[in-house]
Amino acid sequence: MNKVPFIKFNNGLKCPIFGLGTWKSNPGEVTQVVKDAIDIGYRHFDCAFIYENEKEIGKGIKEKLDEGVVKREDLFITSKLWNTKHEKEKVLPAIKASLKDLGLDYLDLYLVHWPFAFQEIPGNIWAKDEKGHWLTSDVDFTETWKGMEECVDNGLAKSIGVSNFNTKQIQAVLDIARIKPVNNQIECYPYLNQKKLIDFCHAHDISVTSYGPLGRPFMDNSLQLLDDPVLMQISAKYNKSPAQVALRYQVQRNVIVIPKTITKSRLHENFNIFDFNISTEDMKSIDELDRNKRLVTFSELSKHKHYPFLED
Ligand SMILES: NC(=O)C1=CN([C@@H]2O[C@H](COP(=O)(O)OP(=O)(O)OC[C@H]3O[C@@H](n4cnc5c(N)ncnc54)[C@H](OP(=O)(O)O)[C@@H]3O)[C@@H](O)[C@H]2O)C=CC1
Ligand SMILES: O=C1CO[C@H](CO)[C@@H](O)[C@@H]1O
Repeated sequence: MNKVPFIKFNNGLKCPIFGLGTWKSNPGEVTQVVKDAIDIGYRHFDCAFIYENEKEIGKGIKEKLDEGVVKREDLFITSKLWNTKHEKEKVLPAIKASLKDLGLDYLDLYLVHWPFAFQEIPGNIWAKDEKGHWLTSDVDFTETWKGMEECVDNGLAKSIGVSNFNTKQIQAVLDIARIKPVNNQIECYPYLNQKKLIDFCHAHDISVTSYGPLGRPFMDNSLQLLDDPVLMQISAKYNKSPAQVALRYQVQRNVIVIPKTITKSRLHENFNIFDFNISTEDMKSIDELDRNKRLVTFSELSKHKHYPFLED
């Protein structure tokens, strides 16, 4: 079995550099996917309240724990605080709800999913009005961070971090933090390589996780990373697939990577990236594919005071 290296967080916790994404993993399929993934050697699972499948993921984890295939301490489980729960007093109940669904006593990592907040309306977790407009709120993420720290104080999360935060927003958290964020999870793939933001995070001892590392091929988009001629040429050279090269690229930049798949052959394919090295020259060619092509934009929120994507 391939060995997945770890990234050491600023609090000493070790995080496998490779994990499984679960956004859009159908609740009816994801239990089996999680079990297959654990059998293959996956130990890191990226989850979120808003993915609406944490119960089914928890079921897969529980079956493998009960079978004795893995112990809880072998696993690294992330979840994320949804935007409707940014008020400080809502954070502990929110993590408890995710833990209950996942069937766990603690998370390894709990992230603030987005810097902007939504209004909490019962039965409307996506917080949209009847015209499809987001119902936003002005809660400041520094208030949210105080609630995140309580998750660590109470032993519910071993570490806490952020997601989709820009450099200024991370700095604002660092300025008030009693417990430093360990991680920023951001969209990152060769067409949006995020060099500046990654350099900033690494300089502050904050690890980075790449989401959408394959360029989200399910999105109807004219630029399909996995068909990129440069990536295809490089992958042929190493006898690997373009997906494997895109994933290996992140690992070699010390970026944690969490590709999503529900397809068993792809679970294997994506996992098999620890037996080759991309040369410095080829890493440079992949760097040069950058074209600032952001796929997750939330552009309707661009006027919100905490919208993160108007600067690095
Ligand atoms: N913090 C945040 O705001 C966000 C976090 N995330 C996290 O990051 C994870 C990964 O990002 P995601 O948006 O899912 O995008 P990815 O770039 O991981 O793409 C996933 C898609 O790629 C397909 N795929 C997987 N492996 C291969 C392969 N080897 N060859 C070809 N196609 C492949 C999957 O299909 P199939 O499943 O059918 O095999 C799926 O359609 C998410 O699942 C989620 O956990 C994602 C977005 C935002
Ligand atoms: O994690 C997520 C998955 O992707 C979605 C967008 O397509 C985001 O809303 C969300 O943050």
